[in-house]
Amino acid sequence: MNFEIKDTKIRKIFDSRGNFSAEVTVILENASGTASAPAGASTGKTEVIAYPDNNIDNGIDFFYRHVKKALKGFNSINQEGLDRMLHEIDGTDNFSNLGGNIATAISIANAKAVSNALGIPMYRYVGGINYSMPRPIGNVIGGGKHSKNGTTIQEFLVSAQGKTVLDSIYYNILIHRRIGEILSGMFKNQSIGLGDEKAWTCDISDEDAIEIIKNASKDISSEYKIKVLNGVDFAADSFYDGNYYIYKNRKLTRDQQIDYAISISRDHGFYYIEDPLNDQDFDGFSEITSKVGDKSLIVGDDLYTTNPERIKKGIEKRSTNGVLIKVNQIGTLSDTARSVRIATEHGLKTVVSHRSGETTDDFIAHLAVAFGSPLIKTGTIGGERLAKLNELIRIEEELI
Ligand SMILES: C=C(OP(=O)(O)O)C(=O)O
Ligand SMILES: [Mg+2]
Repeated sequence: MNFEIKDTKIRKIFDSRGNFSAEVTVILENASGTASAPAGASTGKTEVIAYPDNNIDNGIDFFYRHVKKALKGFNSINQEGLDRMLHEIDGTDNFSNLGGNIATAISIANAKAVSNALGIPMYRYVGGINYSMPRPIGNVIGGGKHSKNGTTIQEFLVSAQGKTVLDSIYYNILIHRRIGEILSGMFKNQSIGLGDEKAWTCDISDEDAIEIIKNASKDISSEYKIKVLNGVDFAADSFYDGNYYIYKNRKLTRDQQIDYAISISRDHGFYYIEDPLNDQDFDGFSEITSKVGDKSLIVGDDLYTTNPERIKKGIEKRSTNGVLIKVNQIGTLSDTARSVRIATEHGLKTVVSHRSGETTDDFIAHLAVAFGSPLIKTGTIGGERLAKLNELIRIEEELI
């Protein structure tokens, strides 16, 4: 079988916010792979650059001038070599010439092309024999940078622990629906909206949201006799002004914010707590993890930006017991796999995640299975979210 790259194509498509996204097709002799990159809104400061000067055309221009020719004839089986070459051609440490989103699309399209050539699903090609089915965790009430006038905390999340992925997705959807009913009751004769990730968003406080999500989860949990985990993604860096955490209705000092995160676990029983502090406060994260890490998953997203060096620092400091994984924060599949390996070897749980701006590409479903992540964070409804969730259902069918 010939695994030489014959040609590559790049095009602009649109993401769920109607913004341009880069899509790449890698063509081999008998197969091809196509992938596109998502886009964040509450991006971490240490992520790679999505597009040079924030302009997708500049990245595409760089691709035509420097990358396309180098990829021709490259052995696509050598994923690490290909990803290394992308770094070398880009020549910066944050993909600011090519753009991390274009690097992501090339890297994933290549892995898909090889999987297709081998006739195996991508999760098997990437994960070998160590794959497992994650449970979905989805945003049901949102705010922060994903909507206007929503909660200060960016995401209120649920993860129904059904027997199957299909059941779990369905119960998450039912909780989303139940919350819609509760909010409609609160805002009579007014429309309530959906944020970027299709979570409900309206003018309520974070405390209201906590009560609503607890009640809706309890309703579905007792009706269907299933366990439901609750969670939050504070995305705290996005409302930290350098001294205080600025909420809609109050401002908290660092110590108060730490106590608040702890109380979300202890008093409200939330299992999942992402980015409770700003992205420099590794020690503050450690304090939270040491107090409630035995019963809650404390996850670093903006803290780590899927960066192996930052994850190593978090491991040394015992900052978290979980790591969010987003390929376009670091720019290639190999770098992402390295982060997952480091985290997993040190007992940290990985959570593969969508971005707030998504395409209908479903590759994160395959990665969550390949990496053995216990959770995949990819919303509850909305076509671009369901693209991943529905792919998980198909994968589950193969694995049963
Ligand atoms: C998905 C998230 O948001 P964004 O894609 O905007 O970074 C997140 O913060 O976890
Ligand atoms: Mg986050």
